[in-house]
Amino acid sequence: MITGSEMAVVDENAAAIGIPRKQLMESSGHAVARAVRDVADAGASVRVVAGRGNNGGDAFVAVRFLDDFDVTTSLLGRPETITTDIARENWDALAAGEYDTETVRDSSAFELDGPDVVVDAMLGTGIAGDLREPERTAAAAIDASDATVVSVDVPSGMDAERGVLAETAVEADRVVTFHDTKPGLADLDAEVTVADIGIPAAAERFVERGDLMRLDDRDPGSHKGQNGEVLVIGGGPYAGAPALSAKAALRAGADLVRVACPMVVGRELQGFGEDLIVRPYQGKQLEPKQVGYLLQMARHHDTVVIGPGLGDEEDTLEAVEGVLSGYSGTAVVDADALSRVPNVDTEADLICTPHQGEFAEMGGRVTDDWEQRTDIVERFAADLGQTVLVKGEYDVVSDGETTRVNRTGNAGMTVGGTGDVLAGITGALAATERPVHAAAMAVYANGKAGDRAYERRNNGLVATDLHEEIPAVLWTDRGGEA
Ligand SMILES: NC(=O)C1=CN([C@@H]2O[C@H](COP(=O)(O)OP(=O)(O)OC[C@H]3O[C@@H](n4cnc5c(N)ncnc54)[C@H](O)[C@@H]3O)[C@@H](O)[C@H]2O)[C@H](O)CC1
Ligand SMILES: [K+]
Repeated sequence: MITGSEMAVVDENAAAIGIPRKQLMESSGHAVARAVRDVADAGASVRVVAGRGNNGGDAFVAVRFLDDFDVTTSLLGRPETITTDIARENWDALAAGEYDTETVRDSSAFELDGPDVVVDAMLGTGIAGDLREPERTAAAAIDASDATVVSVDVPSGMDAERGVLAETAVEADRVVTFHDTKPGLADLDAEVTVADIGIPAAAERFVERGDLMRLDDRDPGSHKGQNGEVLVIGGGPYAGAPALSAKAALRAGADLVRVACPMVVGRELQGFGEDLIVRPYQGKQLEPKQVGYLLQMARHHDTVVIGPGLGDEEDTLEAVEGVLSGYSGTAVVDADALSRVPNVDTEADLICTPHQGEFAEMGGRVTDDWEQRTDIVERFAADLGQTVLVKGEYDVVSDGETTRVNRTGNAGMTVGGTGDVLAGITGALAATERPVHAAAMAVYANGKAGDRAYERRNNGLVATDLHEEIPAVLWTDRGGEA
């Protein structure tokens, strides 16, 4: 099963791989035509009732495969208001091809003159909530008729995120849904078929720009703190690493980032930037006596990033174990902190970000074959009950169920500090997204930022170069179709 918004991610990933949405629409339309043939014989009268989105576009395609039926196509709304180029192109093709079409300007003009079959293509995965006019009146007329109703993707009025059917929704006899079934379809009193529309498996396996579409829904009315507060627990023997993480979290959209670090590196850390909020504690390195203080602070943050620059002193690692076992939120665990993950008993959701060497120390098996690595990491994550991101030329992310592979990044990124940047991005994204999605988007964005930096700096790129590239990768310049 896949939700409407995750379907949009896969769709955009398919486009990134080279299968444009219009090509998928052609397959969808063909599948709809096959369903019509299943429920009626050639010559039967078919009324296509289409909305102005891509759901309607699928039906316009279907019409071209139904020449031996008596088909009339009704567009609800003016052709100029069709919302996508590809749906409009398919509408224009019907008009230019002398197919029987009409446009319905307002609901009072909608009439259904007893067709054998209705193709319900008003609304698909793009909507939620009760139907508005003229769709509402059209749905009532469809439900009142004796026609066999074939719904495209979902019955119009069904929310494909949560599977809730609006009261005004169309009652389908048959649903042709695309690629995978959607929430709520199993509960319908209708025959549901899933049509393969030729989406490559790679569109779900590999992280691509479509994955970043999950970031599109930030509430414009949100205030400071609502888009993530991240606590970085790091520093001691090193001061640069936690600063790299914290700045990356800010560039990845977190509202507030605090760094808890030993007093000895507090000033140095603050010197790295006025955007950082430094919370120093007594001492030269993290020790078990700080656990209570850190846990109290962690409770007021959405996520914790623990590990960067902490070092591997026995006392420090014991404190790491204390923090992880007392914490119940989401934590990104990186660097030396990773060594304690296999021992720890915790209620927290952990996102572990080892490179291959650290993965081996955690008990994972290392291989150069990325396909083998996906199986290994998936099993390891399932056994651990946590999300694991193993870095490499092909990065592998898994929570034991969903397993993704990332191909961005380059050899220039073997320079120190790029892993700290990744941990920071992951912490920021995990404040609002599911762990496996946050890790997948973060590793894609980190690699993409590295690719952009590489264009300018070649093998001379350094980790701080990535910071300034992150916003463009995540929001402004990610490419793709409108
Ligand atoms: N990979 C795939 O699964 C493919 C699916 N395709 C089809 O595309 C639709 C989704 O299309 P989209 O353009 O995103 O949205 P819709 O057509 O569902 O509707 C958008 C349309 O509806 C208006 N609207 C929003 N809310 C309401 C409301 N409550 N009442 C009335 N109207 C509403 C909104 O303004 C828009 O105009 C998917 O289901 C598949 O059928 C593609 O073929 C590509 C492959
Ligand atoms: K529909």
